[in-house]
Amino acid sequence: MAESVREMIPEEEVAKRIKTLGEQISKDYAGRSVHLICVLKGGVFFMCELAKRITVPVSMDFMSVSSYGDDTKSSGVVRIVKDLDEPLEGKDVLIVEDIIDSGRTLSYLIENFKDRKPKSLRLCTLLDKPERRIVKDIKVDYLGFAIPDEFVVGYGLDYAQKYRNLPYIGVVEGVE
Ligand SMILES: O=P(O)(O)OC[C@H]1O[C@H](OP(=O)(O)OP(=O)(O)O)[C@H](O)[C@@H]1O
Ligand SMILES: Nc1nc2[nH]cnc2c(=O)[nH]1
Repeated sequence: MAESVREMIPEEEVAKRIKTLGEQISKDYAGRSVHLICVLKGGVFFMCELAKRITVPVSMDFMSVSSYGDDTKSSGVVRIVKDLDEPLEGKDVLIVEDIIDSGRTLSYLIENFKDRKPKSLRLCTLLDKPERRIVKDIKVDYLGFAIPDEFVVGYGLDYAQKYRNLPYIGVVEGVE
């Protein structure tokens, strides 16, 4: 079977959900500013769209960690590829991720960020695969969609670096 992508969540539905998340975040952070941390590379599309829907002052920084490489299975070892440019001390920090799968990436990031003494630390993820969770105690403050255990692409998510630019969430078929 040739490699193809089946649509799971259409573009319009993703956009609608991000708008709602932006409104909720704006309400919760009213009177404050929010420091968004994008987890590269996957989180970049989601963070850009989300930031446009937030009405309180926003600042941004970028972190790159990797545990998957070009594989569909996590190596289990989280590696910092690029650290943040600015300190988190005293800031209301919101981590913006594309997906939580095993939870290893976020567990690592949350512990790492706590040591940097932010005023508050919350988590926003576009997708969550709860069935796959290995690290159980991760609190998701803002969630786009809970999805079944399938390897998804699009909206920043890749398969061997492909498909990040798809405007919808899809499932790769015809691969091992
Ligand atoms: O919950 P986990 O099992 O840790 O998986 C989630 C992580 O996996 C993906 O990153 P990846 O390492 O593929 O890097 P990328 O965003 O650069 O594609 C995704 O963007 C999350 O950061
Ligand atoms: N592209 C992609 N990366 C992931 N990292 C963890 N789970 C996934 C997934 O379903 N798709």
